[in-house]
Amino acid sequence: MQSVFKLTKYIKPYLLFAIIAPIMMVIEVSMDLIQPTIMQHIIDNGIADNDKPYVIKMFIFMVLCAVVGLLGGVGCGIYASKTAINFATDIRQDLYETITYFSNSNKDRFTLGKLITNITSDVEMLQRALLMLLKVFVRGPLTFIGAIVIVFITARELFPILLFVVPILALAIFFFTKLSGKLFLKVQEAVDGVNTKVQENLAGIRVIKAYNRKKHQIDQFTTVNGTLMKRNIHADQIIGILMPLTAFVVNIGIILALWLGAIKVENDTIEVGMILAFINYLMMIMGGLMSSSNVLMQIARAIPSANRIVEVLEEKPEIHNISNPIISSIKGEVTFENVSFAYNKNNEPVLKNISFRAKPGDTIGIIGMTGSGKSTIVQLIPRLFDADQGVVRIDGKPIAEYDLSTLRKAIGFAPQKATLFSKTIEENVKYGRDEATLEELIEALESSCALEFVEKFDDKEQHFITQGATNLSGGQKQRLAMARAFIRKPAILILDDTTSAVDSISEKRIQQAIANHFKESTKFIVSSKISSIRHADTILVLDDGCIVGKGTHEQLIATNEAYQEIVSTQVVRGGTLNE
Ligand SMILES: Nc1ncnc2c1ncn2[C@@H]1O[C@H](COP(=O)(O)OP(=O)(O)OP(=O)(O)O)[C@@H](O)[C@H]1O
Repeated sequence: MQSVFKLTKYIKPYLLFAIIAPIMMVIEVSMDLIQPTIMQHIIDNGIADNDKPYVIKMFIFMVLCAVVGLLGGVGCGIYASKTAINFATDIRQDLYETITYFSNSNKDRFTLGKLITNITSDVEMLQRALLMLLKVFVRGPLTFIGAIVIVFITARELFPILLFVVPILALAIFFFTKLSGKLFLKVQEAVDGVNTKVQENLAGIRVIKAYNRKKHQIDQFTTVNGTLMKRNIHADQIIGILMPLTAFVVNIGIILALWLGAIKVENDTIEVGMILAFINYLMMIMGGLMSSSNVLMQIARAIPSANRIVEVLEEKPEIHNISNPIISSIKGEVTFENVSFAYNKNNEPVLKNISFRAKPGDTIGIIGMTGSGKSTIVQLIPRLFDADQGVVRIDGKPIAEYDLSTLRKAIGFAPQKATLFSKTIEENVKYGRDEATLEELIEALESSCALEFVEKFDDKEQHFITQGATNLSGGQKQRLAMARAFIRKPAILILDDTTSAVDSISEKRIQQAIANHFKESTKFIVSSKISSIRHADTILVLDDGCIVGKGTHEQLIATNEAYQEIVSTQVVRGGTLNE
């Protein structure tokens, strides 16, 4: 429930709408409540006394009340929708922004499916709850209390029936409302499961096809979908008992009213119109309670959603700015001093005591076996993760002292997995620097050897990249990802295994372009191929998170066993040193 209160701040900007809506509803309900009493007067005074002018007068009054009620209802609907839709839109926006600022470790705590459910159906659930709250919540209790009060004033002879009916109805509604919160939390968790499966299957569609695992994936989806179905049916069936149960109790109330009413009419204690009005008010009481319970149930369903939303909104990005961070420009000297790092703090570190220094303009090659920690080293430079021990310095200052956006602006990072967006080639490359000119775009494409294939498209750099860049080859994706890093003209350029799918001739041309255009940048080239790093000023040889060799190609080939082994395996396997 605390989460719900935390989210009320999103209503504040629309508070006026949120106040007008229930006021309009009060008008509608008041008009509804008057109707049975007018009817009672028409029957008992007008029709019984054959007083036609009185009947017509009361009839006009009844129509007027209905029109005013209608206006109130329409107005309430308009303002309630405005409040609920704006409220939900703002929460959705904040969720998206929060997730965008998540550090990698924050992301690891939530599944993608859960985050998608959060932004879509959890927010939708809150929107519906608020809409119902504003539209119906005032109506429910007001109708309920109003009808009881009017019965007490105008039909006191039949009032004892309410003492029997109302507590049973209230108890049933309380019980079912409580239960529905628990049931719908389970439903929402099952929705997470479905979203996660869909997202995973769509992202891995090619692997699924290549391994002929379509049936396996469909079976897995059937399982999560089945769980969702079962939980939905279970929740709906249980909640579905409430309506017939209340109708049953009300029907008993009506029978009692007719029985007691008949005795009292016979005794001349009451008139027939009072019985009809009482039955009407009894229906209103049931309607009021039912609509209150619907709102309460919607709120009960929304509470788990609110908890899940607040959990994401309150997740603090683990990597953030210190107060008064450094915003001065970066030259590009990078120093690692005894850096150790573990993804899982309970496990052995994946980087152990790493130390090296790169001067501005240097090229640092990082080579080693799969899983030796190469990508992890370079990910510490833009602070995708923070070191657990030791310090990473840039221009002599600890990296954590830099303003994050100043730091990241100085870095051109092409990650191992070339991620492109469903936009044009131009938009994807300029993602590196929005204000880049067409000449700079062409230059970046040329340096990464992407221009040659881009020019073959009819629409050249306006060619649209599909979601997941499925309309490009692996090498083409890598070249565009490099172009995106190049266009930044960064002080620090990081290429994490970005030429693994690039042919050796193109790779040589890319190396040449980097040497020509990025003389002043500090360059980090991660690769498992000797050919990619052999011209580096310093090569770091990594083994199981430790630096086991440091030097130029010539120094290492002469003295370092691990490096010699890598070289020999690449030559023996038919690899090339690409002189
Ligand atoms: N996000 C992560 N969470 C947990 N462990 C991780 C994560 N990323 C990498 N690791 C682990 O850290 C170790 C080093 O991984 P890293 O990606 O740095 O190796 P690498 O040398 O770049 O490997 P490759 O040549 O295959 O790209 C591996 O054991 C890997 O399983």
